[in-house]
Amino acid sequence: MSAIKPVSSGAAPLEENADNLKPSRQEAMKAVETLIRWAGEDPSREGLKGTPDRVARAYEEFFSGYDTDPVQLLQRTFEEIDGYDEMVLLRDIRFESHCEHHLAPIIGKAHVAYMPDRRVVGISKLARVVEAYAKRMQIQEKMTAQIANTIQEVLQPKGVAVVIEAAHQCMTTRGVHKSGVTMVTSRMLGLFRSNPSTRREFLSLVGNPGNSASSGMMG
Ligand SMILES: Nc1nc2c(ncn2[C@@H]2O[C@H](COP(=O)(O)OP(=O)(O)OP(=O)(O)O)[C@@H](O)[C@H]2O)c(=O)[nH]1
Ligand SMILES: [Zn+2]
Repeated sequence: MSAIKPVSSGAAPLEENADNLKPSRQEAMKAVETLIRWAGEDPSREGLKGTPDRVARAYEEFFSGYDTDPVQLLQRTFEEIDGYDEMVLLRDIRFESHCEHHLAPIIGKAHVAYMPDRRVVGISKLARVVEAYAKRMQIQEKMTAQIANTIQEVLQPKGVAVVIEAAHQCMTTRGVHKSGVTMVTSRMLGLFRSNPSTRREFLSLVGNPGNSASSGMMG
């Protein structure tokens, strides 16, 4: 095991930002009540009485990633790997996120790979890093870059590759109303960027990104 120098994890939790003080739960519930009235409903009727509280709890879950520091997740590594120096790939990490423009769900899969440099990280931690960034208000490009950059900076492997394929409900349930559309993004660093055969090997192991309509992504 080895300790690693911490690096910045991107967005700071709201509570740490004095200019952007977090509203109380009560204020959040009041805002939901306002939206209910604005939609033309009566927030005091039986079925809606508990809704502001439920929505506040749902938001705590949807956006719990702000309470997690992805850098901390990657601190513990293992060096007894008997010279293992091939790719490590975690494929099909399902995630649920929300787009920062409409707060509509983004549902998809992430594929995360790295080329170790004398040490590896517990494999669940890669999925936890995906989760920490997914449970925030996102755009897919930013989330893809954040995952790859954090792994590269903290673990300092020989390379990192991240591919994300996802359906954006802001495109299906509203707006342009196009269902079955998948957005595919990728970020390749180190050997995955400079070495075409490493990149090819990764892409062939991942399969055919974007061809996921039949694999459970709900647009
Ligand atoms: N690049 C990118 N765009 C996204 C993502 N999620 C949502 N969007 C887009 O963000 C854009 C916001 O565009 P605006 O014109 O400001 O918003 P809008 O009027 O609601 O746009 P429409 O969705 O076209 O109705 C839309 O085109 C969305 O499809 C994402 O992860 N990445
Ligand atoms: Zn959107």
